[in-house]
Amino acid sequence: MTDGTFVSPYPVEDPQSLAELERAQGDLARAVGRLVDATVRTRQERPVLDEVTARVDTLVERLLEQAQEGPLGIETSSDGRLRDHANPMLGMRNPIAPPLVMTDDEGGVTCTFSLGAAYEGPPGCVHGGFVAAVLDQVLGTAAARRGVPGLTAYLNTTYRRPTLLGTDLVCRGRIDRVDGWKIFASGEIVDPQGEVTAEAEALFIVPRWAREHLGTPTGDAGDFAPPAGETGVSPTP
Ligand SMILES: CCCCCCCC(=O)SCCNC(=O)CCNC(=O)[C@H](O)C(C)(C)COP(=O)(O)OP(=O)(O)OC[C@H]1O[C@@H](n2cnc3c(N)ncnc32)[C@H](O)[C@@H]1OP(=O)(O)O
Repeated sequence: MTDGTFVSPYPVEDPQSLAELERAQGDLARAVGRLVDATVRTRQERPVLDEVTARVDTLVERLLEQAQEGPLGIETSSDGRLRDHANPMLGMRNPIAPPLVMTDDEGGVTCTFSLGAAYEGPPGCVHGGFVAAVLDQVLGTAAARRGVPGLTAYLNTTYRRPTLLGTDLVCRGRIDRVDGWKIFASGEIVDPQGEVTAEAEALFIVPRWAREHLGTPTGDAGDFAPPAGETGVSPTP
């Protein structure tokens, strides 16, 4: 959780090297994501498991030779880009991020995603906590894109039917109402057959300590302008 100190400037004197670094960070995250999936699904036995464990330990040591002490938080590069790279739902540096791919649509956002073996709850199905996490992120992103990047005050999730692993799922989030610093949102996850598997109603609130960074709130959703260049305050989920 941030205390309101958002900006950790990341210099962009050389945009090409930053792009290359980010590409490499993304490649690493995807490779480790495959490692997570393989770790869950492998049927290998000893001594292969012992050998792989030793090799992974060596790689961990290598990465930690140069690493940040605590969590990444929200970084802002000097070209104004928000760097939410650790986010477990969509962070480009986080191997457990599915990742969620968001697009803006009328009144909210739409996200397509598919989850594998590492997210299993009931056999063959997505764990309910991850179902809620997807809804939280998609509805929260819809709120942020309307210029009200609040923290989740509540997320009421209803599970209608199993959400299957390995299928192409769509999650939609929309803004229902804005009341000052409070933004009410709702959304659902839909399976390839068009059936709703889970739905949620949520309230996001911009906490008092963040309000001065966002200007004056207005009365309803339509009144909000999007944050300039996506550089507004964004919460650490
Ligand atoms: C792109 C980004 C996408 C992000 C998606 C993911 C988001 C997350 O997962 S965030 C992590 C989970 N959530 C948290 O950790 C939040 C923890 N709670 C808090 O920080 C605060 O309690 C918070 C932000 C909810 C409220 O902030 P605070 O500064 O205390 O607000 P406060 O001024 O007391 O209350 C504002 C209004 O909201 C109301 N309110 C506060 N909490 C709640 C609640 N839980 N339910 C209903 N109303 C509430 C108050 O009654 C008040 O109403 P009114 O203005 O009508 O009097």
